[in-house]
Amino acid sequence: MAPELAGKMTAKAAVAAAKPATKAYVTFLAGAGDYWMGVVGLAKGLRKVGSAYPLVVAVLPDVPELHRKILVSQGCIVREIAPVYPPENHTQFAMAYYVINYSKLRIWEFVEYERMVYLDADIQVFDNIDELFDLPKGHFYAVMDCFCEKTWSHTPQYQIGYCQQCPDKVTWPAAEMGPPPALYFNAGMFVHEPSMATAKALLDTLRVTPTTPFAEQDFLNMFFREQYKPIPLVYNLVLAMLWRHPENVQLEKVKVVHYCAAVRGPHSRPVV
Ligand SMILES: O=c1ccn([C@@H]2O[C@H](COP(=O)(O)OP(=O)(O)O)[C@@H](O)[C@H]2O)c(=O)[nH]1
Ligand SMILES: OC[C@H]1O[C@H](O[C@@H]2[C@@H](O)[C@H](O)[C@@H](O)[C@H](O)[C@@H]2O)[C@H](O)[C@@H](O)[C@H]1O
Repeated sequence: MAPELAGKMTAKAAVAAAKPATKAYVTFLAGAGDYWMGVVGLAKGLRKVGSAYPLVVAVLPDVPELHRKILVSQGCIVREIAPVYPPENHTQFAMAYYVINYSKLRIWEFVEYERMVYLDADIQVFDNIDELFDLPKGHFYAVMDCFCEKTWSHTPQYQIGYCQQCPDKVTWPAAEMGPPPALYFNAGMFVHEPSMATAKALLDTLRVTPTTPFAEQDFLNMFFREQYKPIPLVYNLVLAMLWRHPENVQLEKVKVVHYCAAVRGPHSRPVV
C-alpha cells in the first residue's frame, strides 16, 4: 500500500488492506463426544498431504476446553460459534440427530477468509485437494450424494429405487411423478465463499423454511440449487458408494473418504 495513504487509513483498515486474500479448510465440532478425534485425524491428514492452508474448527460452546486445547496443539484454529436452531417447534420434521448440524451455517460468517473448503469431522483426506480453492468463483461445489441407504427411505426416489448416481437403472417416471429430483449434494464437503450477506440470507431464509429430514443438508441444497456444480466423487467418497455404486468408484483415484455410513470412522462413532 502506498506509504502516503497509510496516514489516512485507520490502522485496522490498513492491516486489512495489506492482508493477502486468505483461504482455509473448515470443519464443525459440537458436543463432548468423540468427533474431536475425527478433527485430529482431519488435521493430521491435511498436514500429511502437504496442504498449504490451515484447518479452522468452528466449535459450539459445549465443546470442552480440553478438546479445544488438543486441537490447537494439532495446529487447528479454533473459533467458537453460536448455535443455529430452526424456528421453535419446527424441528420435528428433521431427524433429531441432524438438527445440531444447522449450526454449520455459521461458517459463512468467517469473512476473514475469501474461500473455504468445508469437511465434516468424519472425513479423512488421503491426497492433496488444495486445487479446490482455485475453482472459478460464483458457484457452490460439492459431490453428489446417493439415495440408496435406508436413511432415504422417507423419499419417493428410495421407494422406486431411483438414484442420481445411476439415473438409467430405474428411469424416473416423469409422467406420474413430475420432474426428477434436482441434483443433490452431500453436505459433508463443499467449497464456499464466506460473506456476511450470504450468512444473513441463509439465516433469514432458515427462519421461514420448514425443517426436513436431512436438516441443513436439505436446506443448503435448496438454498444453493441454482449455483450448485457437482465435482467428482474423488473429493468426497461417501462410503456407501462402495457397495451401492461400485461401478462409479475408482478407488485408486479417491482423495477424500467420508465415513458417514453406519460404520466405524476415525471419530469412532458407534454403528447406529
Ligand atoms: O454430535 C455431533 C454431531 C455432528 N458433529 C459434526 O457434524 C458433522 C456431520 O454430522 P455426521 O458426521 O453425524 O453426519 P453424517 O455425515 O455421518 O451423516 C460431523 O462430521 C461433525 O463434524 C459433531 O461435531 N458432533
Ligand atoms: O445433517 C444431515 C447430514 O447429511 C449428510 O449425511 C447423510 C447423507 O450423506 C445421506 O446420504 C446418508 O445416507 C446418511 O447416512 C448421511 O448421514 C452429510 O454427510 C452430513 O454432513 C449432514 O449434512
